Amino acid sequence: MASDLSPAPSVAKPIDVAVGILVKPNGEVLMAQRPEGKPYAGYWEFPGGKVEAGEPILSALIREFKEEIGVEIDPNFAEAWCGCAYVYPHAHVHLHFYLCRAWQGEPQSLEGQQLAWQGETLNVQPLLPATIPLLEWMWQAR
Ligand SMILES: Nc1nc2c([nH]c(=O)n2[C@@H]2O[C@H](COP(=O)(O)OP(=O)(O)OP(=O)(O)O)[C@@H](O)[C@H]2O)c(=O)[nH]1
Ligand SMILES: [Mg+2]
Repeated sequence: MASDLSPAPSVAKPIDVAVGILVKPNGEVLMAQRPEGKPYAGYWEFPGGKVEAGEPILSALIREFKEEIGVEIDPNFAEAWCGCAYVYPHAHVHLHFYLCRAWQGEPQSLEGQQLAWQGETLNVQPLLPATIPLLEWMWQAR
């Protein structure tokens, strides 16, 4: 009998994700804890989410920041920084990271998630696995 060699759906179809790193003038960055009910609940990440079909990535970033933390990102101060791919059991993601140095509004927990401004010595754990390797470069780029 022939075996089925087709990849799992999560591997076959990568999902684009827009991720934003808010950087304060003192260099601290905003992290959020994934709320209950989402994959990897309790893990810390940078805010952001899935890009919708046909949606420009920067538009997705702006939309996700309004939805998740009530912050209006200024696109003129959002710098496309780096990208990476990661295969989770639940999804294959393409992460598009932006460094954001100007925004309007104070971050609010609109999804019941914990928020924390972090300096180079992080005091939040655990972090999403795909995000960990980028942190060292992020401290240099911020
Ligand atoms: N926001 C964000 N997502 C990340 C990071 N690192 C990382 O692997 N991801 C992955 O990218 C995907 C982001 O999806 P999400 O769950 O935030 O999507 P979303 O906000 O649109 O949520 P929803 O599906 O409930 O609408 C998840 O699979 C998550 O594990 C990160 O630093 N920030
Ligand atoms: Mg999200």
